[in-house]
Amino acid sequence: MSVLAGYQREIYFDGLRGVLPVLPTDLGALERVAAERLEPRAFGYVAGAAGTESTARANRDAFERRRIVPRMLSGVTEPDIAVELFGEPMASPVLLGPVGVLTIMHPDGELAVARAAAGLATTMVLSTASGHPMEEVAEANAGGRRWYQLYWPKGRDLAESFLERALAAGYRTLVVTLDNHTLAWRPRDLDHSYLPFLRGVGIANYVTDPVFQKAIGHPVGEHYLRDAAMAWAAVFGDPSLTWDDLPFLRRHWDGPIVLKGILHADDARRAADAGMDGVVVSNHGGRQADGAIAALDALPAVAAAVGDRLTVLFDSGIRTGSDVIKAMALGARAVLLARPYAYGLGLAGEAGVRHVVRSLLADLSITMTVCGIPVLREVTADVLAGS
Ligand SMILES: Cc1cc2nc3c(=O)[nH]c(=O)nc-3n(C[C@H](O)[C@H](O)[C@H](O)COP(=O)(O)O)c2cc1C
Ligand SMILES: O=C(O)C(=O)c1ccccc1
Repeated sequence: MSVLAGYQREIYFDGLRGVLPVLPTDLGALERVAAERLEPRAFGYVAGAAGTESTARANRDAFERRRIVPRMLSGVTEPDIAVELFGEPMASPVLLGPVGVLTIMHPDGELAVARAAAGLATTMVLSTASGHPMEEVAEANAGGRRWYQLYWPKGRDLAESFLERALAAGYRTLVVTLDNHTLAWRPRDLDHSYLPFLRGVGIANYVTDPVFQKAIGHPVGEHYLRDAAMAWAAVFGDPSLTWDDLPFLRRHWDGPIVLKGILHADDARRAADAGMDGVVVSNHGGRQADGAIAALDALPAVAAAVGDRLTVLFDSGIRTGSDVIKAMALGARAVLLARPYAYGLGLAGEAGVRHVVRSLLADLSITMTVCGIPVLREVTADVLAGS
């Protein structure tokens, strides 16, 4: 690695020609720009969290509290950020996590994210609540690697249909989100009376689904969007699900299964006992249980409990390269990014998503070099102060 690396070099050399980066390179600052430029209700939906937003703040605070201790004369010239997940080599440990209703950020929504992800060799996790049908997103992601996130609906036949369609469209790993069967108390959206799906946004996978269409008794054209949105609200989540329901997933998914929203070591053990392949330690970015533990604070106990049996992934608060290092040092094998790329999309479409991912990966590699960390997948808590 020379003094300047990759995207960093590109940005400085563009600057010599008077060309500045499309968006801020500090992904925390991106939120401030998004607040100024995006439609206020749509911005509020993405930025917001549950209740007093104390868990969202705790997520960031947990990163702030951990400190890396850089090591000198480590001779790191080419930091290695590659990982392997479920037997598949991945160029980096950063996945684009599931974010629903991305069309409130940009009309191309998930299609733009899919194109950006394919071009950058990063993996996208497509939400069930996408604004474009999963088959079209898969086409936009041709040549890329993609995972599918299930919001497990009421009605086994609809869940089965989603899983069948996702497999047919080439999604390989299933992420089942457990922490949002019921939308939380989110004051920003309540005060705006703004829920995109009730206006028919983010329900593309439902309205294109034969099982869903049959349930509402007719195909869904524009004219019927209101009916469809109400039908969506009736089937979206199923709070009655328990650990006993998990075998259904295995019967209908031919690939790795990851449970998202795990915060307790006992829940992680139950996931392993149920034959799952991984967990995402996550509190949904503080959007569900306000007052919940910071996701990073939950990570060490989960990793200690199941790190040898399951692939432990992490999200909720990743904004910088050192955040990725900290999460991996505490036991994550890879991380998911959410709000920053949604802002990138809202502010500059596909180019904005590319900018966000390239910035984070450049920051990660450079931070490894300046901290003397040669191989990210081998990092341990030893790199953190107090360990
Ligand atoms: C606008 C928005 C929509 C989201 N939609 C989904 C979703 O459809 N499925 C899901 O599992 N998680 C969803 N999440 C949660 C994210 O995947 C992630 O867990 C969370 O945002 C934490 O990451 P962050 O701090 O990088 O934003 C959503 C988050 C946001 C901000
Ligand atoms: O807003 C969210 O956090 C979320 O997960 C969601 C739920 C339903 C539809 C779209 C997004």
